[in-house]
Amino acid sequence: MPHSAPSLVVDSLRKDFGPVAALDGRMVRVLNGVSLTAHAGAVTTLLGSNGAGKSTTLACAQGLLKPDGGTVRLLGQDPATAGSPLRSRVGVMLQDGGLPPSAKPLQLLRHVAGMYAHPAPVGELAARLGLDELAHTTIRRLSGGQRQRVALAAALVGNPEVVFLDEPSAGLDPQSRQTVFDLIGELRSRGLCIVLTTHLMEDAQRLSDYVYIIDAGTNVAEGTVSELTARATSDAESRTLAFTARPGLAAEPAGAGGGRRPATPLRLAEGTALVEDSPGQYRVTSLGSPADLAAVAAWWAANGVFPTSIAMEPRSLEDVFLEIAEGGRRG
Ligand SMILES: Nc1ncnc2c1ncn2[C@@H]1O[C@H](COP(=O)(O)OP(=O)(O)OP(=O)(O)O)[C@@H](O)[C@H]1O
Repeated sequence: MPHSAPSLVVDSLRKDFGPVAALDGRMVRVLNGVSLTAHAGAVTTLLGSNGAGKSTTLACAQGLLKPDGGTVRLLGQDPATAGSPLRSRVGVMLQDGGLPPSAKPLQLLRHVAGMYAHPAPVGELAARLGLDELAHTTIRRLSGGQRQRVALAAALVGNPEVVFLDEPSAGLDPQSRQTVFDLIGELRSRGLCIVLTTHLMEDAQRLSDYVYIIDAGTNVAEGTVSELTARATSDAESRTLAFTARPGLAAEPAGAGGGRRPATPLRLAEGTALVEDSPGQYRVTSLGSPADLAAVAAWWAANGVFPTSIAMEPRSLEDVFLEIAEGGRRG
């Protein structure tokens, strides 16, 4: 992480909503101590499942919602009380767009650009996001993905120092998604502080310099993607061995005349399983110890199997996330 002062510091944020009729008029605590720090020139991601509190955290960080506890410093100021000089340095892309339905994309972008002292070149930004083709279509008639790109352009047109992107890839087709990802990468190299939310592990893994995993309104883990995926599990239950060998090895051992199926069964610890994902592509899941690896190697030897490739599969952010969620449920 850079050594310069962080662009955003959120500390021990609390937010209550309500009173909620379904809860007999009680308040519901949606954020219970969320903290995060985001720097210029980096993508900081809030990752969590639906309802975890990501959008509420962003809304407090932007100054759209007043927290019930904790503090927010955005570019050194409290966004809830700072005026337009701070807002002009910040770009916001809301999850549901918040775009005026009867405006046309370029018309809207020119209008928004006019509010800023140093806007980005509208034509260039629109072309970059494929919006120039939509010049004569009203926002109401755009697809969800097209609206998403307009919302992103509107967040960027003021040339912000900090940009908040709530689920920036939601509803995008693969090509638009790649365009948005490339643009986020460029903004990052230009030194913007990018704070985004997603519930998609793949997006978090591809885009983020630093990830905060939040669940039920609290931080549950944080780190770079590689730090998070390297986290040792307490019970080491998620190691996976992938190998390539002749097809049919996952079938029951062969009886007399059983052809190429293995004659000797693979004996693994309980919970460990051999899966043939596609012909000849295998995974042994949930290896608990090196002894399980030795058992697999002995089974290969007993059946005359010489794999053409062997690899321990790297853990994904999804593995880490599922493990944390599972740990939380176990209490
Ligand atoms: N105005 C409100 N009144 C009551 N509850 C609310 C309000 N706004 C949000 N919530 C609740 O707060 C919780 C967190 O919502 P939030 O939108 O921050 O989650 P999220 O992590 O962004 O989820 P998603 O990925 O679905 O957008 C949810 O349970 C939501 O129902």
